[in-house]
Amino acid sequence: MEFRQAQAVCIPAVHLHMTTATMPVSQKDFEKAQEQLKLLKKDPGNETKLKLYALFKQATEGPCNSPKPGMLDFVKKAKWDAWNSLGNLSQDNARQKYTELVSSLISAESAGQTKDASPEESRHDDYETIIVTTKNNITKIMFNRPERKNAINHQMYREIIKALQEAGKDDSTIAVITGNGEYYTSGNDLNNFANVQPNDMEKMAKDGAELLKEFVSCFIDFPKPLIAVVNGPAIGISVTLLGLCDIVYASDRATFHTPFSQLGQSPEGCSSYLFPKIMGLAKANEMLLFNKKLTAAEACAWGLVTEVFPDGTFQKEVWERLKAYASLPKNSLAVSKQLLRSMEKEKLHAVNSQECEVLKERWLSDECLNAIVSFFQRKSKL
Ligand SMILES: CCCCCC/C=C/C(=O)SCCNC(=O)CCNC(=O)[C@H](O)C(C)(C)COP(=O)(O)OP(=O)(O)OC[C@H]1O[C@@H](n2cnc3c(N)ncnc32)[C@H](O)[C@@H]1OP(=O)(O)O
Repeated sequence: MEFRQAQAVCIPAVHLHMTTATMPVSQKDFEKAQEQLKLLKKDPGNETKLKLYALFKQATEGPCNSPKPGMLDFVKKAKWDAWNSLGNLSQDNARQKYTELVSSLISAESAGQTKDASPEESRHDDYETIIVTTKNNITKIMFNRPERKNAINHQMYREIIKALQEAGKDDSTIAVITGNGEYYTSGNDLNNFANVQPNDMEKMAKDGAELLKEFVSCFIDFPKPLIAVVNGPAIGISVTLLGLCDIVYASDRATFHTPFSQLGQSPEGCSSYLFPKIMGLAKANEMLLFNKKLTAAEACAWGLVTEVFPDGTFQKEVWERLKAYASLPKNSLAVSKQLLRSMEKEKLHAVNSQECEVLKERWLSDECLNAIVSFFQRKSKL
C-alpha cells in the first residue's frame, strides 16, 4: 500500500453520533488527526499504514464484515487482515487509537526520531542468544553462541521466532540470517535432550515438536526476501531451512551436513519435500538418508546454494550486494516473493506438520537416545 493510499483511506469523513461518556476522543479530534496525517513528510511504513487503515475502518464502519479477498490479492488481503484483526474493538476505542497513533507519528517526526531518519545500525533489545540489527533496510538476525558453535537451544528457537515475526512487519526490505564466529550453526543443541527424566520424555518430545513446528512455520510464512549468509559450517536444521530461504550465499569455508540417520532422527525444515525438488531425489537421498556432507561448491552445484565467495572477501562482497538489493522497491519484492512461494505454502505447512510428527516419535526411540548419549560421551563427533 502506497503512503498516498493510506492517507486517502483516511479522507472520507463519516460523521458518527456519540455520547461524551463513551467518547474519550471527539469526532473533531478524529477528523483533525486525519488532516494531520496528510502533513506527515515521511512514509511511516507499511505496518503503520495498515494499522491506520484498520483503525480508520473500524472507527467509521465498525468490525470488518466484508468477504475475505483472494489469496493472490495481496494488498486487499493485507488490508482486510489488518481490519479483521481488530475484532470487536469498539468504534470509540478505534477512534482513540487512531488519533493517538497519528499524534505519535507527528511527534516522532518533529523530534526527528522516525526509524528511517538514521542511517546508523540499530540494535534490537531483548535478545540473548541472537543479535538482531537493522541498517540500510536490512534486518540481520545473527546466531550468537559462538563458543557452542552457535548450537540452537530452546531459547534461541524462541528468540528467532520473535525476531522473524518482528522483521516480517518492520520497515526493512529484506532479512538476513547468519552466524557469529567460525560456524554458521551446528544445528539443534543436543542439550535440548539432556537431563530429561524418563517420565518426562513424552512431554519433552511433544513440546519439542510443537516448538519446531512453530519455528519452521515462521520461515514458511516469512513475507519478504529472506537471505542466508552462510559464514561457516552448517549442520542439521540450519541446512534444511536453506530450502525455505530465497537466496543462499556461502563462504567457501562453509560445509553442509544433515546427519539425521546418524543421530537416529529424521529430516525437518520441509527438506523431505524441498530437497528432492531442489537437487533431485538421488542427491537428496545422499544428504538426508546417508549423511553426505557437502562442500560449498557441491552445495552450489546441487542448487542448495546460490553463490559461493572466497572466505577472505565473503563479508565485503556479500554485504555490498545485499545493500544494493535492499534499495529495490520493497513492496514489489514482497509481492514477488509471495507469488513465487504462495502456491506451495499450504503444502509446506502440511509437510512441516508431518515431519514434526515423525520426529516426535524418533526422539523417543532407542536409536536417537543412544546417539545423544554417545555425543555426550564424546564417542561420536560428526
Ligand atoms: C526443539 C527441538 C528441535 C529439533 C530440531 C531437529 C534438529 C536437528 C538437527 O539440527 S541435527 C544436528 C545436531 N547437531 C549435531 O549433532 C552437532 C553436534 N556437534 C558436533 O558434532 C561438534 O560439536 C562439531 C562438529 C559441531 C564441532 O566440533 P569441534 O570443532 O571439535 O568443537 P566442539 O565439539 O569442542 O564444540 C565446542 C563446544 O560446543 C558444543 N557443541 C557444539 N555443537 C553442539 C550441539 N549441536 N549441541 C550441543 N553442544 C554442541 C560442544 O559440545 C563443545 O562443548 P564443550 O566445550 O565440550 O562443553
